[in-house]
Amino acid sequence: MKHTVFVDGQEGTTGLRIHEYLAGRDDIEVLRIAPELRKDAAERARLLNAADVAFLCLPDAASKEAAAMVSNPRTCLIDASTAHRTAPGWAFGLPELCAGQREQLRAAKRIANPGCHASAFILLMRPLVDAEIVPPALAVSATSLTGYSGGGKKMIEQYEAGDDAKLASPRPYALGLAHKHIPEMMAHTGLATKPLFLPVVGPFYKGLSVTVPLHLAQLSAGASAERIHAAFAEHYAGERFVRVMPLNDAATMEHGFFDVQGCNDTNRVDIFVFANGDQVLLMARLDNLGKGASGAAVQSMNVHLGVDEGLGL
Ligand SMILES: NC(=O)C1=CN([C@@H]2O[C@H](COP(=O)(O)OP(=O)(O)OC[C@H]3O[C@@H](n4cnc5c(N)ncnc54)[C@H](OP(=O)(O)O)[C@@H]3O)[C@@H](O)[C@H]2O)C=CC1
Ligand SMILES: CC(=O)N[C@@H](CCC(=O)OP(=O)(O)O)C(=O)O
Repeated sequence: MKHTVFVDGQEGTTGLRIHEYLAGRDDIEVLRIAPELRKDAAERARLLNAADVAFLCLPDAASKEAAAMVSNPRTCLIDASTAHRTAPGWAFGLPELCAGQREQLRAAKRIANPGCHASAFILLMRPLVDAEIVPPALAVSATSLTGYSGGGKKMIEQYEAGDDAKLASPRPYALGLAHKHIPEMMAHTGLATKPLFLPVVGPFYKGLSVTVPLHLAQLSAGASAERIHAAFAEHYAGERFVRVMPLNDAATMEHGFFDVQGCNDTNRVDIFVFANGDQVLLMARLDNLGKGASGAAVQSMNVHLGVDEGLGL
C-alpha cells in the first residue's frame, strides 16, 4: 500500500522542491490541495489528517497553526520551519546527529527539520563536543555564506528583479547577534555558551557553507587537527550523506578558493578541516534547499517510514 503525503505550503520554495523529490516515487501518493483553497483552514485540516506524512513548508506562525489542526494519531508531521526545533515532544530531523537518532525519528510523529545554517553548524560541532575536544563552555564563532533562495519566495523575487545594485555584493545580516537558528545550534550540540553567528547572503541562488575558526590552545588538552579530523571520520563512518574530506583537502588548497556551491543538487554535506600550526578552520557545505531543507525533510520521512533512507534523493 502507498503512503499518503501532503505538503502544506506546496507553492513555496521548500514545498515545490519536496514535490520534485517525491515525483516518480511509486511508494508515495501525493495529496494536493486545490490552488484556490491552499490557505483554507478546513481544507488544510482535512488533508493534514488524511496524510500518513505531512510536510509543513510554511512560515512559523502557520506551522504552529497547522500542528494544532492535526488530530489523527497516524499523521507524522515534518515541519520545515523554525517553530518546533527545540520544542518538547518534537524529534530533530538530523539522522546523523548521534547514535539513536534514527530510532527516535522512526518512532516520532512530530519531526522538526533543522535550519540550513544550523544543520551545517551542528554537524561540525556535535562530534567535537561528544569527543570532548571542544569544551561545552567554549565561546565559538561561526560565519555562514548562503545563496538567496534561503530567504524563500520574497528574497528570491528581490534578487531576481535585478533592479537593486546593493544585492550584487555579499550582505552580512542578523547583526543583532540573535539569528533564529542559535537556539537549535545550542540545544543540539551541547554548547553552553551562545555562539556568535554571522550569516552572509550572496548573489547566487543556492549553496551554503558554515565556517568555524578554532585555536587549538582553546580546546581540550591533546587537541590537534588530526584528532579533530579523526573524530569526524569516526562520527560519520558509514553515513551516505556526509562526506569527510581529507585533512587540508588538496584539491581545494590547490585551487585556492572554496566552492560554496559544491554540494548543490545533492543531499550531501561535505566537511573540511584546514589547519596550520595552532589554527584550525572547520567548514561544512550543503545545498540549502537539499540537505538544508527539502532533502533533509524527505530523508527524515524515509527514516520514519522505514524505507531506504536515500529513496528519491
Ligand atoms: N528556503 C530555504 O532554504 C529554507 C526554508 N526553511 C523554512 O521552511 C519554511 C518554508 O520556507 P520557504 O519554502 O522558503 O518559504 P516560501 O515563502 O517560499 O513559501 C512559503 C509558502 O507558504 C505559504 N503560506 C503562507 N501562509 C500560509 C497559510 N496560512 N496557509 C497555507 N500556506 C501558507 C505561502 O503562500 P504564498 O505563496 O501565497 O506566499 C508560500 O507558498 C519556512 O519556515 C522557512 O523558514 C527551512 C530551511 C531552508
Ligand atoms: C538567506 C536567508 O535569509 N536564510 C534564512 C535561513 C533559511 C532557513 O534555514 O530557514 P528557517 O530556519 O527559516 O527554516 C535566514 O537566515 O533566516
